[in-house]
This record gives sequence, C-alpha cells and structure tokens, in this order.
Amino acid sequence: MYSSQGYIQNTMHRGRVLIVDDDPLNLNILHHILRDDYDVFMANNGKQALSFCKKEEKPDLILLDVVMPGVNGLDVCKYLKSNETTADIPVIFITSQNTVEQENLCWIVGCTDFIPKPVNHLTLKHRVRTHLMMKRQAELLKKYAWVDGLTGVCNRRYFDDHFKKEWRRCMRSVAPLSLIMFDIDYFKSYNDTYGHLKGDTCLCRVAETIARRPQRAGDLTARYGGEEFAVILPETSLQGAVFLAQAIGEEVQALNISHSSSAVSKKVTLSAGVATVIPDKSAQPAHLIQYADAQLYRAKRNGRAQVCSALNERNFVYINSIPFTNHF
Ligand SMILES: Nc1nc2c(ncn2[C@@H]2O[C@H](COP(=O)(O)OP(=O)(O)OP(=O)(O)O)[C@@H](O)[C@H]2O)c(=O)[nH]1
Repeated sequence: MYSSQGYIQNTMHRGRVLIVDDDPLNLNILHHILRDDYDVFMANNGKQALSFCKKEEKPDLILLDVVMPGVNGLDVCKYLKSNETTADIPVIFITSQNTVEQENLCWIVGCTDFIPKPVNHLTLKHRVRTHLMMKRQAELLKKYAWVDGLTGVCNRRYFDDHFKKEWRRCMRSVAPLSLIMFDIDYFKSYNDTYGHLKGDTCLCRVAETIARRPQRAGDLTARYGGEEFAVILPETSLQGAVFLAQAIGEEVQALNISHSSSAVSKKVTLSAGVATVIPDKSAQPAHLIQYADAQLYRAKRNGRAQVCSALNERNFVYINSIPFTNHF
C-alpha cells in the first residue's frame, strides 16, 4: 500500500485477481467470467501461486482450488495467511468438496469465503466484487490512520511501527540501520513572516522533496513532528545515509523558497542529524532516534543548513559536519 517513499500508492486500479487451479478448463472458465472487469492472472499449481504472491505487485484477491497435486490449496492459504506481506489478500476457495469437515478446514486455514463448483457466474462476479470492495475500504481506513493529513507522507504512528519492524529485521540480518532527522531552519520566523498558510505550503514542498529520494524497499519518510521529518534507511551505512541527507538538503535549497527572516540563508534550508547502528539486544529503537536527534541538535548549534552524523553514541564518532553549499 505504501511506496518506498512513504506515499500511499493509488489502490483504485482495476483489481488483480489470481486464479489457481490445476484444471485448464476451470482456469479458462473463471478467466472468461472475470477478464472484462479485472486484471486476471492464472497459476496451475500451488507452488506457482506462491511464487506469484512473492512479487512486488501482489494480487488483490485469490480464487483457489482446494485439491491440487503437490502443494494443495489449504497449504497455499495457510502459508499466505502466516506471511505478513500476503496475510491481507482475501482467498476464496472454489471447491466441489462441500462436506462440513471440508468447509471447516477451509475456515481454519484462514479463507475469506468459498464458492461451490460448478460455479454460478453471477455468484462468482458478486463475491469477487464484494471482497475487493471490502479490501479497498480496509486499505482506505489504514491510509487515514497512517498518513499525515497535511503533507501526505507517513505519520508518526506509521513511522513508529515501521521503525520497530526494520529494527528487528536489521538485528536478524546483522545489518546497519540508519536514521536521518530533518528540521526546517527558522521555521517559526517563516510562519511569522509569511503566515501559516504559506508555512503549510512550504512544509508540503519540503516533505515532497524529502520523500522523493529514498527509493529502496524498507526506506520510509515520515513527518515526525511539526516541521521535523524522519527518514528510515535499512541496510544503509552511515556514509550512504549522510550522502542522501546531503543530497536532500541541497534539493530543498534548490526549491528556492524565499525565507527573508532566516539568519542562515535567503532561502528555506534544512538541518539534518544522521545516525547509524547495527541493532542488537543491548539497545532499543529509541536510542537511534536519540543519536540522530543529538546530531540534529549539533547541526543547529553549528550554524544550521548542514548535516551532522555519528556512528552511535556508545562509541561516539563524529564522522562529519557538512555545510550545504550555495545557501546564500
Ligand atoms: N505552518 C505550520 N507551521 C507549523 C506546523 N507545525 C509546526 N509548525 C511551526 O513550526 C515552528 C517550529 O519552531 P521552532 O521549533 O521554534 O524552530 P525554528 O523556528 O524552526 O528554529 P530552528 O529549528 O532552531 O531553526 C513553530 O512556529 C510551529 O508553530 C504546521 O503544520 N504548519
């Protein structure tokens, strides 16, 4: 649902339906019924279905045969429901096994619904439409819970959630986790000079510029507080994160947003604090936030419009303090 940049992706596409059946005739019939309304994909065994679901663009709904050679439908469903990235995909079983025991097995592995064979075309169309609509509504609700209303980037709640997940992931893979904290310089005087409406517009343009840059899976931009933004960069070295912070800072200056009451430049500038840790059990996610915040504070004290960084506070290494160029 979220792009790596932190923006919500458009979910109002036609809907991607994956049909899984080992019988080519059944695949053809279902494809024929749905192809005018949805983007339809087909798999003729469980293994193929699972590898399709590992792709970046997942199906929005799966029609799944129960009895198939190799990995059967029940196992496919069980696997999808136990995996965080596929658990929300509705699975409708298409089955000729209509005993109570069989039905119960389908519910136990987490199916959303089932349709008996032979398939009634209208029932299929209605069930698919209803479940896709319910999925979209659930996504919209999540969107409003997770997105910052003014800037459109992720909000603090989503940041906290994602940050903890990436912390655990980097701990498992013994990889560096970097965090950049950005703050707009002299933003209070910007509001005082130009008014809050212009202040809001400025915040939106800065947020958009920050969020455009981080592109890798797991990267995330969020509004951390009023005029403060955070960027999470999993599996990224301190050097890489500083490079990115520097590039973003320069791009914000290149926006050329006038700031006549700033003491550091005639344009809007950012200060940035960068910190990197390889997460382990002796530390908490909050520590990395503190390290990055300490560096942001140092950037402010040093004169603003610059990036300051540290490897981590336990063996505090002041790697750098880089002023942005051309800010006057
Ligand atoms: N327009 C607007 N202003 C906001 C929003 N959220 C926070 N602010 C303002 O951001 C300003 C932050 O001011 P300070 O924390 O004093 O920091 P600063 O003026 O940027 O100074 P330095 O950070 O030290 O460079 C305050 O005036 C807040 O009212 C918002 O959503 N819209």
